Amino acid sequence: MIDDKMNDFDSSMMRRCLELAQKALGKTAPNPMVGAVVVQNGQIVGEGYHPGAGQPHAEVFALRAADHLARGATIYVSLEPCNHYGKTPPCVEALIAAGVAKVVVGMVDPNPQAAGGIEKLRSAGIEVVVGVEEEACRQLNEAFVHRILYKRPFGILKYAMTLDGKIATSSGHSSWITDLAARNVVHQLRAACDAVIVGGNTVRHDNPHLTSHQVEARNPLRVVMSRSLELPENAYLWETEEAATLVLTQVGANPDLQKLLLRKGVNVVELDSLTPDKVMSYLYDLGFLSVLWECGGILAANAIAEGAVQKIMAFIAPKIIGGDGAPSPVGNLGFQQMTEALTLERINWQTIGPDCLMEGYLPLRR
Ligand SMILES: Nc1c(N[C@@H]2O[C@H](COP(=O)(O)O)[C@@H](O)[C@H]2O)[nH]c(=O)[nH]c1=O
Ligand SMILES: [Zn+2]
Repeated sequence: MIDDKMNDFDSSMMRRCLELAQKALGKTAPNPMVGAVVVQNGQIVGEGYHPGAGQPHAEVFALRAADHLARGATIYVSLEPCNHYGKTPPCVEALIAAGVAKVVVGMVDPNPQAAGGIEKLRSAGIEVVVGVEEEACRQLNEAFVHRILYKRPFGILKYAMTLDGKIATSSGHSSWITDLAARNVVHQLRAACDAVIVGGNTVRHDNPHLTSHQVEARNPLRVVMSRSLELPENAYLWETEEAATLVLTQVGANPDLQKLLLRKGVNVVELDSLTPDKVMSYLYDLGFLSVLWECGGILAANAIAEGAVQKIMAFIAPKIIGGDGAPSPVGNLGFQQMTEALTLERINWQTIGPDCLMEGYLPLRR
């Protein structure tokens, strides 16, 4: 009974850490989102979260807020305290110096450079409990974990399709498939991601903004992949200033358009070969955690085939448009047999207004 109460209390404190961590949603790359809470005699006496790379870690803010009340206290932190000199000094040293009696950790840090904090704390005589609300902690930082393990940003493929599996009519008309509520969810998703990628076709046909459309919300970097650089001179992506745009192309493509884009403040980078994996590698080097693929079916199929997509978010509208030539969200994967189908794992369904959102993860393949 007492144990159950303690577990409930620990869980609720860790949930509070996750709530705090999320205040920096979309702002921490390449770092994780982390929250910390200092508890003395069952009362919260200090809270903190990590606001972004280069700034102090969550534990440091929580200790500062708790001040002298940190001595003998328990600190809850959603990620193992770091044990390294990175952009900031090791949190384990700050915890030891503050005299905390106990540290409750949500999940072990997958980053080998920062790991070892738990052992260091224990050898300093501090009690450490590991794994409270671990699943929720891992979920919040799924992109960070993926980045560390695979040296690539976490890829999300998002699309909106009709009930009969089309992303546009056969004449190419696609505004709007889903209702406003679902589109708002997409805008929030953009604010949480570091980059949004489309191909040249999407720019030519849809002329999208790819912003979060929210006052004060941050915007992802808008990335266009185009081999030919046969792109319109006046697309919204280069005529609107609320978000930066990066055009990735191949060596030597359309020098005139390159010059024009550069004049408009668009960054143009020529890669040796313009493939989804090369693009993800480039975005990894920029320090990105999560990348949203909002492209058409051909690029989506290539991105899936190259392992650049980990998670699918499919918005499904209760509409039927028919049309043999109407495009579908994923192009040719070369599969012939039903047994070859990629079957999503850990799926979740929810309704958003009249539409449905199905989320799930592609089976791990690398
Ligand atoms: N606790 C915690 C982190 N813990 C660890 O520190 C690493 C970044 O170190 P640094 O370069 O010094 O900021 C990060 O990759 C993660 O492994 N990081 C964070 O950004 N925030 C935090 O609250
Ligand atoms: Zn730290």
